[in-house]
Amino acid sequence: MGQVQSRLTISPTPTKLAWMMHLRMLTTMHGLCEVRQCSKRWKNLCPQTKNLQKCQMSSAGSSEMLQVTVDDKSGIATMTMCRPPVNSLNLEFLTQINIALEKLENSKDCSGLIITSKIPKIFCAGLDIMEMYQPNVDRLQEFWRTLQEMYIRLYGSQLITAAAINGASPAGGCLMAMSCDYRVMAPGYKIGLNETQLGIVAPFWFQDLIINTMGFRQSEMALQLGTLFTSEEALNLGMVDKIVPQEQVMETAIQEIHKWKKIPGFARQITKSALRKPSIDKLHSKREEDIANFRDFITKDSIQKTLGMYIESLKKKAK
Ligand SMILES: CCCCCCCCCC/C=C/CC(=O)SCCNC(=O)CCNC(=O)[C@H](O)C(C)(C)COP(=O)(O)OP(=O)(O)OC[C@H]1O[C@@H](n2cnc3c(N)ncnc32)[C@H](O)[C@@H]1OP(=O)(O)O
Repeated sequence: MGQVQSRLTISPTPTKLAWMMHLRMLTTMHGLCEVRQCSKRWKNLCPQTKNLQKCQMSSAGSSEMLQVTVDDKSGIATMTMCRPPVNSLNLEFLTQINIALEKLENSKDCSGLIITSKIPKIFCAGLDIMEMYQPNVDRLQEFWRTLQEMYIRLYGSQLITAAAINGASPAGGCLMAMSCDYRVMAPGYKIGLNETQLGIVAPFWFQDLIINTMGFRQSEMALQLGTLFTSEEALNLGMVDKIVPQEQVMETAIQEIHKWKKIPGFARQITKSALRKPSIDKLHSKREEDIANFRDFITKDSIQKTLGMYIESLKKKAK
């Protein structure tokens, strides 16, 4: 009973076909041939290993941005982000995450997923701001589509998902964490949707996600003020579920997934899907409109100016 009995697999629907075509286009556009090779290698490797299955997916020129391991005994996968300096999400990194999510979702050996970071003190700095500054418009649109895809896959996953938040988690990092079923965080870090502080706007699906997580009133304040909460504040608001010392974050996430695994998988999955489907369907139905809104907003002169100033402030701070 502890095992997941059934899992929705990705069938060869038009959506899947579109996704495959999208991946193919990306590999051509951005020289991601290694991603494809590695995803093949992943398929070949996993059945051959005995206990700990290890997969390393890398894109051209940057090795081990994403490490995925699946513990054979427990069926718990760990996805470890390692894109220095701050795990910011660019197009290639998001593509790798999506490929890994698809593989894990389709793997009968995997029932749970933990997302964490290898970079000290950083979980994920959110979107790579350089993707939005002086962008190539085609790439900008692909970037946003790929982020939408990540949210749809992670929030809609049939797996038991946990974020082991072992560092700062602003904006897109917070989106990623909130898309999981459970969040355990180390003390002393910041998390939240701080978009307004950068002069940008969290789109409707970011807003829906935070509202679903911690309720309307607290979300409307948090979103307008762009508040980054301390771990302790986030716990009080329900944005995260537990705080434990840094060195216990992973173990706590594993224990929590074991707890969830005791619930009959089919019942849990149907319940999760019923709760999350309306938000996911909403994005599906407005996907192209959302991409166009994002493109038009980001390419405004005033927004470009604001982003430029923000990048400068980050660089000055880093010196
Ligand atoms: C109707 C209208 C509808 C409109 C719809 C429009 C929708 C638009 C929405 C767009 C949504 C965006 C969501 C996002 O995720 S935006 C990104 C937000 N992220 C942040 O603000 C985080 C910024 N970073 C930090 O706060 C800190 O870096 C940190 C993560 C807390 C880490 O601090 P630390 O002191 O350790 O590190 P440094 O600050 O010194 O940074 C080290 C280097 O990393 C670079 N850096 C940092 N963050 C990013 C990033 N997000 N992208 C790219 N690069 C980043 C930083 O510049 C340093 O680089 P350097 O060493 O080269 O100077």
